[in-house]
Amino acid sequence: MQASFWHSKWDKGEIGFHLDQANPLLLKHFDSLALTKGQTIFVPLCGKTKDIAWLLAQGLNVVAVELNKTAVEALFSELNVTAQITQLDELNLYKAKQLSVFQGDFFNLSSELIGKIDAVYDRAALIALPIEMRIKYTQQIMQLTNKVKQLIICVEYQQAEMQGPPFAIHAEDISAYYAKSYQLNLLESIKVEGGLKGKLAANESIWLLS
Ligand SMILES: C[S@@+](CC[C@H](N)C(=O)[O-])C[C@H]1O[C@@H](n2cnc3c(N)ncnc32)[C@H](O)[C@@H]1O
Repeated sequence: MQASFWHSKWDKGEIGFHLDQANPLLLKHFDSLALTKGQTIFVPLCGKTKDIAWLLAQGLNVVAVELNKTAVEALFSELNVTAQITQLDELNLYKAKQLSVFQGDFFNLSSELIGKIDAVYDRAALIALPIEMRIKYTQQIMQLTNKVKQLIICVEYQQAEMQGPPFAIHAEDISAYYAKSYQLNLLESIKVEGGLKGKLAANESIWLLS
């Protein structure tokens, strides 16, 4: 997906992927990450997700990245905090207390910029990317974070039935991207009530990679 695709979605308010509450699968399976207060979780392609407020409330530091400036500003505004903004070479860093959000392209991040990460939370990041970008994405995740454990929430459906995003990610895809580097554990797979986009039979799955 080109950056312009996502900017246009945010401009038009077409953000059906955004949930008004923290993701129920995150709440249910968060403990499997075995994190302790003060550790740092990385949230790639974060949008303005409510999951960040929930992760902060668990006493974690959150480092995130999001392309769209409106989304980042909405995230801080909905958290009711004012960010200090620092302009970096290709990214802007929005920072307030335990939250740091890089506004710009995920592929311009470096491990030096994001610092030490203890876990990754990928909800609708891998599934946001077309197949030709996914190997680059998964390699960048591993390189940035030194292959720390991950929770991944993705959707499964018959890809031929609909054009993504979201793109379908099946067990064999998770395996192809990550099996060489991680132990893969499918924690749960649930039916998407009412179907994906209100029409298509789909499952939402959560994986622990350790
Ligand atoms: C499907 S949404 C998911 C947002 C969020 N994870 C959630 O659960 O609500 C994907 C987000 O990734 C952002 N995005 C897409 N490509 C990106 C990139 N290369 N770098 C940073 N953010 C990107 C989009 O602007 C969009 O907000």
